[in-house]
Amino acid sequence: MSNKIIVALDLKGLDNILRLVDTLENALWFKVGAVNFTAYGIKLIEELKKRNKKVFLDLKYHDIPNTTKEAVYSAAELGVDMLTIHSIGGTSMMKAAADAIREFEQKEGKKGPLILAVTVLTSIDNDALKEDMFINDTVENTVLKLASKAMKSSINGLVASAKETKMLREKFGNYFTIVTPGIRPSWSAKQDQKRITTPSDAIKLGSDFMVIGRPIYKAENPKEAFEKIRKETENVNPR
Ligand SMILES: O=c1ccn([C@@H]2O[C@H](COP(=O)(O)O)[C@@H](O)[C@H]2O)c(=O)[nH]1
Repeated sequence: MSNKIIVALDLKGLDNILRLVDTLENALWFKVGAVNFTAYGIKLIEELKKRNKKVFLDLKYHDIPNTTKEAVYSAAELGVDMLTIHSIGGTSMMKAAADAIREFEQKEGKKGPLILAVTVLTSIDNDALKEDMFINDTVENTVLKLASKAMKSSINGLVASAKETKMLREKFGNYFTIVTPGIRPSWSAKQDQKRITTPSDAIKLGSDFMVIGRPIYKAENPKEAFEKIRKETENVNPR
């Protein structure tokens, strides 16, 4: 069973998705996000939970604090294990998200999901940061600044590229659980991802979890692709 790989289920057809989940018997974590939640909603989460899988709900909430708080509370009620918000939504929004989990835990008497603050999307490089987001700074500095804001807002999870994990570990130690998409095994295509690393490098650099989608679900044999990554990374130790 792999505790480090989160398989992104960005494909169509509930039956197709569940067939993939059942094929990947050594996968524990699955990502439910905009593609499949919009189409199949709560039903997909229920099916994953029925199979004792861990659910990473990646809807990247980014709204006014009250709306974000209510959405995060509802996600906690669904029983997901981790969820995302956008750190660029600001400290009031992030604090409201953290409050939602605190209130959920007090009311329900059980642990709520871990909130991860998305820093800079892995499809963004320095040029796009400047041209499209009007941020006159490097991706690395922006990730660090957003991570500091997340920490000040009592958020203890981050989404970043594995290229930034070493720097994040140096600055914040093990305070954050760090989840890294933009993972590309040497045998797979880069596609729309800009800040990529191989699975082994991601672990060496300090990722707690890697999110991997197309290199697995678009592979001719997804089970073989998953197992190849799992075996490649199972004995890799962080530097
Ligand atoms: O910065 C981010 C945040 C989230 N993602 C999500 O991860 C997967 C990656 O899929 P691949 O097919 O392996 O590229 C996808 O669901 C994204 O929504 C990200 O890529 N970058």
